[in-house]
Amino acid sequence: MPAQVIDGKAFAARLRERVGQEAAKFAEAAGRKAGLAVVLVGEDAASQVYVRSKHKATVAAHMESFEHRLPADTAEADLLALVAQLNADPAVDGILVQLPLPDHLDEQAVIAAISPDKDVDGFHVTNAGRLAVGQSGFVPCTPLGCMMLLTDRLGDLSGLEAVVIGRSNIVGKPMAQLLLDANATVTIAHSRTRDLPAVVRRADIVVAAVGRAEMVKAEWLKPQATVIDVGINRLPPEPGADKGRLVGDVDYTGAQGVAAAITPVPGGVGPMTIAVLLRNTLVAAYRNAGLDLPEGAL
Ligand SMILES: Nc1nc(=O)c2c([nH]1)NC[C@@H]1CN(c3ccc(C(=O)N[C@@H](CCC(=O)O)C(=O)O)cc3)C=[N+]21
Repeated sequence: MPAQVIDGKAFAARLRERVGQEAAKFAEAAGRKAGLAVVLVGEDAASQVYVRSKHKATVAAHMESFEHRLPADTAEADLLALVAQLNADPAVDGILVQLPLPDHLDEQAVIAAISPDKDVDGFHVTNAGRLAVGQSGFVPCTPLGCMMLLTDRLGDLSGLEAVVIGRSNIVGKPMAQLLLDANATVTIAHSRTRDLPAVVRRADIVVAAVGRAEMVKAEWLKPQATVIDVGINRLPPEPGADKGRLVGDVDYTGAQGVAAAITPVPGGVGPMTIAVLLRNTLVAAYRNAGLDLPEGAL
């Protein structure tokens, strides 16, 4: 039996639908829409595509979208001044500064300037710290989306062996913390891990977030593992084509013969990231307005 396909795109569409319904109720109760500000510095083509899809999804979910596009040579002081203005703006519940930033800008300094209560990306040290010690705060969208897919598929994760490949602050580390909070036994593997295939072979759950096209091979997987592929890599174009295919960090075709279930790329984790961003923004809006989000609504 080939692995089941974990349809992140469909799951994300249902989540966006629920968020949209709750956002409409929020607008009624608060007398204003929930607002998300997205800041894009420079002209990076991929970033432009993401920012456009965030904008469309935000508006479709009955929220206000504030887009700020700044030139690639923006001075750090000017970017920090914009962040301060958004922090102070009562119409703005969530702030997202699209990463990566141009090299002359200090990403850590910019993230540190965002109010933790508006940090819907969950990148601020305050939110990272809250996650680390088990306090409520904003959790990064991609790992939270992965957790939603995992618990939907597997239910209770207690005692399962989980291997996270990749140790970034944005995906690997928070993913490991969420799995730990769910009582999985968690290993974080990375570029210096010895015998990665043997480590991966223990895993009931594999989360691949390394950013290397099709690096995780079918032979590494334990039969009936659940595989979450966070990678989005573009292969070089075939002769005659202008764009290469998008692939994940896992050899998808091979893994389908071994795994119980796997997320595709595209259509897996990527759409979840945007849906969770809207969810986090709505949670921020309820908090910032001093209202209670109905229990179990999202
Ligand atoms: N501050 C910040 N927060 C982010 O969350 C953030 C960021 N910066 N910088 C860039 C990355 C990337 N990212 C994606 C979101 C959605 C898809 C997505 O929906 N992908 C679709 C389509 C892929 C395609 O066709 O290009 C899919 O996987 O099916 C992918 C990638 C958010 N990021």
